[in-house]
Amino acid sequence: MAEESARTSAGPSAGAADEAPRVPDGTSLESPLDAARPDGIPRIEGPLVPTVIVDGLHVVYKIYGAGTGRGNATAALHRLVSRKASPNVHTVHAVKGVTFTAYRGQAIGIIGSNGSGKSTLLKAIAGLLPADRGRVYTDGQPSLLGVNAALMNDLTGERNVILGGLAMGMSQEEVRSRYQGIVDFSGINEKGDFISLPMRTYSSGMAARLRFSIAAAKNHDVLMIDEALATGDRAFQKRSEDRIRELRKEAGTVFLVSHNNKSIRDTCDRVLWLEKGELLMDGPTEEVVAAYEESSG
Ligand SMILES: Nc1ncnc2c1ncn2[C@@H]1O[C@H](COP(=O)(O)OP(=O)(O)OP(=O)(O)O)[C@@H](O)[C@H]1O
Repeated sequence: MAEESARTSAGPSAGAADEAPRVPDGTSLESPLDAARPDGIPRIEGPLVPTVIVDGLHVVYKIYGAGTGRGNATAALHRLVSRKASPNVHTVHAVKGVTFTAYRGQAIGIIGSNGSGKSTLLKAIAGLLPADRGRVYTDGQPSLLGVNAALMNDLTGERNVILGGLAMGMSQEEVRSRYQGIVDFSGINEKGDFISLPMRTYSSGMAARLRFSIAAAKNHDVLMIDEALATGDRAFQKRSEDRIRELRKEAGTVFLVSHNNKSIRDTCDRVLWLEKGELLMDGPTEEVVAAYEESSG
């Protein structure tokens, strides 16, 4: 049974900074900006404004029907009535007691080997997965850009740009005025009129580029990108990295999950290193990436 499960969205008027002088990782929000940060995280211009606070977060997946037992409807009904757990439930403890605070203006890379919990952590911050224990506080609604961006495969790229823009809260007018910019940014039409074809005819790289372009057209308080940069070609990667830098300047917080250490080095000023669901290291990019590279040989 979960001891505590909560995800709180603190609106701008209910900023955590007003209520709590310290965030869970121990950083004082009242500390002078030129004081050395205890965790060595680079200083940000202006006051420290927390955008995401993750406090002792645990995420556990439950996989039903695992194992060899086949079960049947009568047995399932019996378990439901007698409130007994299915013998075939398997659990995966994907995130284990992760605590950190992200601040406005930071671009934070999340690294770690396959299956270390990076995507799970992002999904929990976005509110797509419940916390088994611990809490996530966010200032506004974080936008997760990744595999699950809600685009429709049977619709053309053009319809998806419009749909995606509206889904992100743009007005029809805004979508119309930004449409060409989004298509140009994606580079989808560089080799022909692909934007008028259904998304199912796109390669996975093209689809990922379009998703990134739609999401990046809007300024987000908290933008989370899962591997988007790894799929594009070099020119697209460069455009994306420039856009991430711009988004940071516009005072948002960007999270980037990537296996591409160069992208992480080029865009992030802080890195979280996860291993087996635990936060192994949190600090300036070069320090953490170098330690990660050394450990992975
Ligand atoms: N939907 C799911 N149901 C059950 N277990 C899952 C699910 N998604 C992920 N897991 C498990 O949770 C753990 C963490 O997975 P996650 O995808 O978060 O890792 P990751 O660090 O993003 O991996 P990668 O670098 O390979 O993308 C893994 O053991 C994985 O098998």
